[in-house]
This record gives sequence, C-alpha cells and structure tokens, in this order.
Amino acid sequence: MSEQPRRPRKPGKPYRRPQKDPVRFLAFEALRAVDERDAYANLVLPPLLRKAREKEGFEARDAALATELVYGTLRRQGTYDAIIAECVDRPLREVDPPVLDVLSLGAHQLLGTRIPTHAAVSASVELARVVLGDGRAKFVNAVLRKIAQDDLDGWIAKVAPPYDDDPEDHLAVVHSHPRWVVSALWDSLGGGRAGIERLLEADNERPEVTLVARPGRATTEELLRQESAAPGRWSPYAVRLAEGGEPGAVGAVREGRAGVQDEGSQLVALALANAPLEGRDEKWLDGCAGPGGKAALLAALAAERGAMLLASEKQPHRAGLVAKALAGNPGPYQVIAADGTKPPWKPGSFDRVLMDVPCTGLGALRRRPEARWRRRPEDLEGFGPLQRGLLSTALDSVRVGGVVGYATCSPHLAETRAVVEDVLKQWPSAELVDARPLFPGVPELGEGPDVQLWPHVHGTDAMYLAVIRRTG
Ligand SMILES: C[S@@+](CC[C@H](N)C(=O)[O-])C[C@H]1O[C@@H](n2cnc3c(N)ncnc32)[C@H](O)[C@@H]1O
Repeated sequence: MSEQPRRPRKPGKPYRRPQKDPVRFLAFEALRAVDERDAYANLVLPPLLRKAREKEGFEARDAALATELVYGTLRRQGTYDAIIAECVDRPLREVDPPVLDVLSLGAHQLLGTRIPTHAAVSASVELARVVLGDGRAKFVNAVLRKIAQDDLDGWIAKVAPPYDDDPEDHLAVVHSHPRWVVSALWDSLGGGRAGIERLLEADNERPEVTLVARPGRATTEELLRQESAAPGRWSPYAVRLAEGGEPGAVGAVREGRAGVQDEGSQLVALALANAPLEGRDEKWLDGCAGPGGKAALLAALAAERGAMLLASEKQPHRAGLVAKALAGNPGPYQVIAADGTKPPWKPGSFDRVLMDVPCTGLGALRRRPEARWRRRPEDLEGFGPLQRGLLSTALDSVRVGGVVGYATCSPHLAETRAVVEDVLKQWPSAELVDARPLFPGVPELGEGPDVQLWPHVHGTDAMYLAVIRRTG
C-alpha cells in the first residue's frame, strides 16, 4: 500500500517583527505625554522633534507630518471619540488610554488627512504592535477597519445629534469642542449658527506664525526679507510667516529685536499705548507680564516716547522670561517678581497700566490643541476673584487721568465684561473709554466700548480689551 502523501502543512505566517515608524512613534509619544503628564503639545513636541532630527535623521516633511498628527488628533479628539465609541463594544473610559491614543491617531489619519486608507490602517496596526503588543494590535486593526468604512461627513451624520434637537451638542461633536465651551463662545459671540460655526472651524485651523518687529529695534522691512513672509493684517509691526516658516531662523528673533506674537496681542498692547491721556506720560506698568510678549512691545513703544516700563509678574521663573524678552530694550525698564494683588508700588504711580490677567485661554484654542479638553467650567470660579483683584490693583495703581487696559485671551463673558462691570461698580471714579478707535482699520469691532477680537473675523486669537480711565 502506497503511503498517502501527507497533506502539505498550511504554512503559518512567519513571525515578523513590528517595524517602528519613527513619525507615528513620535506622535504617539507626544500624545502619551499630553495625556499622562498633562504636558502641553507645543512644549513637548519641539524637543522630541529635535531629538528625532539628530538621532533618526528626521527631515522637514517628517516633522511636519508628526506635528500635524499630534495637533490634528488633539484638536479633533471630541469628534474622533464619538466615532471610536460607535466602533468599540465597551464604554470609552474602559479602553486603556494608550490604546485610545493609537486609535485616535489612526482615526485622524483615516478621516482627517489624505493618507490612503490602507496606509493609515497598516501604519496604525504596526504602531500598535510596537507600543501595545500583538494582541491589542488585532483590536486596533478591527476598530480601524470599521472606521475606514465611512468618511468624516458620513460618520458625523451618524454620531452627532441633529442640530434641531440640540444645537450645542451637535456643534460640540461636529467641531470637536466641549459642549460648555461651545455654549460660552456662543454667548459671547451672539448671532446665529453661521457665526459660531465659523468660529469653531477657525479654532480647528492651524494658526499662522506671526512676528512682531519691536519698534526701534527691528523693522517689518527687515522681517519681510524672509522667504514667504507677508505683512500683518492690522498691526504695523506684524509680519506673517507662511506655513513651515521657522521663527528661530530669523536673525532679529534670535537677537530679541523681534519676537513671535499673535497680532491680537500686538493690537492690545498698541491700543493701551495709544489710549488718549492728558498730561504726564512717563511711567507704564505691565502688571501680569510673564512671559513678556506684550511687555517687550510696550517697553519698545515706551522707549520711543521717553517713558519707562515696570514689568511685574508673580512667578519668579516667568519674571525671568520677561527679563529675557526685554533685554536690549533701548529705553528704561525694570522687571520685578511681585503679586499684583499685593503690589509693592505706591497707588497712583503710573500713567498707563496693562493687566493682561490669567484666564482660561479659551481665545487661544488654535494654539493649544489640548487646552479645550483640560479646562473645566469650575476654572472660572478660581480665576474670577483673581481677575477682579488684579483689575482693582490696576485702577489703584494708575494716576487720576491715567488709563488702564484690562485684557484676557478668553472671550468668556465671565472673564471679560462681568469682571469689568463688577469692578467698576466699586470704582465710581473710573469710566470705560471707547476702545474701538484704538484699533484703527480693524473691522467688525462690535458696539463697544470694549473690544473683542475673533479668530474667524480678524485671524487673531480671541483677545479682549477694555480701556478704563481713572477720573478721580
Ligand atoms: C495671560 S498671562 C500674561 C501674558 C503676557 N502679558 C504676555 O503678553 O506675554 C498672565 C500672567 O499673569 C501671571 N499672574 C498670575 N497671578 C498673578 C498675580 N497675582 N500677580 C501678577 N501676575 C500674576 C501669570 O503667571 C501669567 O504669567
């Protein structure tokens, strides 16, 4: 009897070591740091990218992709969470955070970039094999294949509640903002659906890098010699860098004669500097100066007028940053570390005072992709008394006839108008000045007397400024 040939054994797939893709791996590391250590993406990324450039030969396009993956994933986290929740069989809070990070990174590649589907899935599964192990990589594969069955619009139609049922919840999912933030922004912006949608969309865009040519120290002409630099929209000192523009490559920035500063911040400092004043104009105060962006512009403007700036900041290490930002200023200035609610200076000492108070930062969500998820409505309760205290100090510190600028990088009404109204009730000898003429050429400034800038209208952070004159 001839031996039956044995059925050939089905060859098992040979084990293949997972391949580490340095771009995805770096993006994952950054997301873990943001998640685990409450790190800020804009602080975590640069050193990781530097290391990757030196050790892994990262090129500019690798760095651009890694940055896009981290920022995009963080910005769109609310939308992606809603989609991932549809594709897993348990509540999201029961999915391990590192697994969720890999899934979110994969979802962003599938739904928020032009990376082809097969590449997005295979790169994410490979990343999962490296950082989570083969077992959990299978789970990642299964979830991402479900996500890949539709595009972003299709998913949003499935997971967002209809606008007519719950407008704020709908916008929260579609534009990836916490519901309370949608609500607060809408209260401040007013108007109908179109405006708030444009604002939320603008929050999800990558902001341009804007430079400031510090007057008397650098000129916009000098900065405009940079490749693909364009003049600012509103500030005479602003120059915008096209995407990929590296401020560190600009000599004037390295030398501190120019800096990186959103145009909204420049406009606020300029408005305070140009607010009409009768009589003496010699002593200026920036009472919340760290890290020193506005102080550097104010100090340069003060120097042009023969005035001096006192830049005060509570946190000593931030006061150090202010000192660095002001170094080389052509006119007199002083930097001190002091609590603005217990000022060491005498009342009525200053002609102009800026109080750019600590706030929720809801006006700068474009720059801090993780901030919207970290902030809580309760934070407002913490900031409220401090903001009122600092504005009171500002009014106490300015001489009769002098001007105070109360600024926030949040448009939340509890941090803007409510603070100003409350404090002015205690200060009958102070009056609001119409701030709008102090923003020459800037359109759509509302009904005044205060000014609220908006990313979708002005292309700036949502800076707020109220200008107040001490009358007695
Ligand atoms: C919005 S930031 C100011 C930004 C700054 N004006 C700029 O343009 O670079 C608010 C600053 O106020 C500081 N701060 C917080 N509490 C303070 C206090 N009680 N007195 C003075 N400064 C304080 C914070 O440390 C922070 O640096």
